[in-house]
Amino acid sequence: MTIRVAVVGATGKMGQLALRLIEEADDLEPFAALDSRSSLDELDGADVAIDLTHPGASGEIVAHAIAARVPVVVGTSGWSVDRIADIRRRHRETDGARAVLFVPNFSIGSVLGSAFAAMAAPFFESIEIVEAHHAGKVDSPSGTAVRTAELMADARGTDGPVAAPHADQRARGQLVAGVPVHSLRLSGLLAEQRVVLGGDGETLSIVHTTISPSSYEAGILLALRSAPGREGVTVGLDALLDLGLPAGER
Ligand SMILES: NC(=O)C1=CN([C@@H]2O[C@H](COP(=O)(O)OP(=O)(O)OC[C@H]3O[C@@H](n4cnc5c(N)ncnc54)[C@H](OP(=O)(O)O)[C@@H]3O)[C@@H](O)[C@H]2O)C=CC1
Ligand SMILES: O=C(O)C1=N[C@H](C(=O)O)C[C@H](O)C1
Repeated sequence: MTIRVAVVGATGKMGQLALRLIEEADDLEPFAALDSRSSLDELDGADVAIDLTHPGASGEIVAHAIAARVPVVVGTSGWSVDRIADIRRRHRETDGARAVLFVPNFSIGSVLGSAFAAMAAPFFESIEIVEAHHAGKVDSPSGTAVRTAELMADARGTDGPVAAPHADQRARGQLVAGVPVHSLRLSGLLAEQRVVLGGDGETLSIVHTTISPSSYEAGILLALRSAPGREGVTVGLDALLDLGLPAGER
């Protein structure tokens, strides 16, 4: 059976990528292509919608998809645990609501990098994240950094928060789940994340570099094919990859 996909943000870089993948896949077909001037009603009736827009628009799009009973993959960044908690509430309160799948990063390497960081987190007292993105990115810290910090804080459990000395000083970054996150916005690159863990006499760095948007392709296809058959609200592609992490419940 063909999955009919509504792409919200279809004129953007990620939206264009998603549309090309949908057109090339035998089991997917475009249902609607929305931009900032479109009515969200255009996504009603799709088998799945994918939101690739702007942090300021994403909330309304997800709320609309829940109300319209359309499963939605959310690739747009800027989602915090608190905002996702609001979506969980809305989802619970909507009879027949379909799946909401937040994907902070569609790249498999990035998902693995975050998983490795979570695995390492209980073994180090200091953890900081440095993320770098292209100069056009409007939100910071990146959704990937937020997700990584949250996974690491979860993984530490009773080990408690990491040491983050002088975190009140601006140059020490923004605390996310107790982890200082530093954001660089530079011409000349797409995305890179470095998680640095410090312990007794050693540091461990876990670095992921996005060299091309093609790194997002496998994850976009996996999310689009999975969302219609899922239930509830899920966070992270890791939940679809069976990595054995406490993912998907945030
Ligand atoms: N999860 C992941 O792996 C990745 C996520 N991202 C995230 O995806 C999002 C999109 O990135 P990118 O494609 O580079 O951005 P672009 O700026 O290239 O495209 C943005 C798209 O969103 C649309 N848009 C803007 N405002 C609204 C609105 N109010 N309502 C509906 N549509 C709107 C634009 O339409 P118009 O042309 O009419 O302005 C355009 O189609 C960002 O949040 C980015 O951080 C990016 C890469 C990977
Ligand atoms: O805006 C981007 O480009 C990206 N945004 C996502 C994020 O905020 O983590 C994913 C990826 O890093 C690219």
